Amino acid sequence: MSSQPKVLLVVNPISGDVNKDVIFERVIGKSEAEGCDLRIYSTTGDDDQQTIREMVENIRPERVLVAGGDGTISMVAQALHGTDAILCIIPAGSANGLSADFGLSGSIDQALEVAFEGEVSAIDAVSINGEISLHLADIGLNALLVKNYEDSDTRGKLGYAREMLRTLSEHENFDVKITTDDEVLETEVLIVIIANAKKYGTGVSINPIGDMCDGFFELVIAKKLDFIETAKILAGSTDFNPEIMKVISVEKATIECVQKSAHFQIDGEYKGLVEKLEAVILKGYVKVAIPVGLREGE
Ligand SMILES: Nc1ncnc2c1ncn2[C@@H]1O[C@H](COP(=O)(O)OP(=O)(O)OP(=O)(O)O)[C@@H](O)[C@H]1O
Repeated sequence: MSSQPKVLLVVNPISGDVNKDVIFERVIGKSEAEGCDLRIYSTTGDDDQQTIREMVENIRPERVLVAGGDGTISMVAQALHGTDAILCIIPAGSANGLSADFGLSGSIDQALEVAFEGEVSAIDAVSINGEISLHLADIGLNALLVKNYEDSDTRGKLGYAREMLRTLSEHENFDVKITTDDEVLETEVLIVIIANAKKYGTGVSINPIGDMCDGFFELVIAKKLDFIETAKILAGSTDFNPEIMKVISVEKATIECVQKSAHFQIDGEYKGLVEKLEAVILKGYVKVAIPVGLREGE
């Protein structure tokens, strides 16, 4: 039996606009240099989570490197939950919001250095109506943008800008009742974000106190903004103005849409209209490799 440390590389062949050949080459080279036994799985879009779970149980890799977007990273995190394998992110999606929150700039060199020499931290997840969010979920304006972008046939910055304008003209504020252990809040909102992390993939910091390892998530409750400010936020050119947003740190919360249902997205994936969300923190959900010193620097 080989005593070499085992590494599994999971690659999503269709994510982002990234040449996966370069990733294959670099990971194979690094694994050889580190004396690791490398296995590779290319996702198919069908039952990947189950297949990866079975591979992890059979192979027992120390590390699972994931080259894909947020959707792939989240899927692999769910496959690794409850195992000792360390999730190592190689940013290769179109938005890469999760990677940005882990201090990964997008270069393969940095991602591989973190994967093999980084610190290991157990990050929380948020269970929302039974689904897993590692990053940011929301109801309202941004979820409608995610829907419009998914429905549109264009991609890239131009397509995003077009869908942003459409979203701004379609969106209407809505009323919510938010219940936490400490308070009940009834208010009109533009958006309610359930934030395990700090930033959207555009780089907009919406949750400055967000820490994926602290055992809490934040509710970021934003009220009506004017058109220009909203456009700037959606375009990623400004952060939320603290005067018009409320941030609450909680372990669990219920959000009810009072008069009409609201659009809902988890980690960049549109989930449909919802009337009620039950969110609860799942502490230390999965082990992740992060840059040395990242958490101390927060
Ligand atoms: N071989 C494949 N063929 C078609 N779809 C696939 C394949 N492998 C995975 N998928 C699909 O890819 C989606 C996940 O993509 P992912 O989020 O990783 O990338 P992205 O959308 O380009 O990036 P980002 O989330 O950063 O915008 C899932 O819906 C999954 O079903």
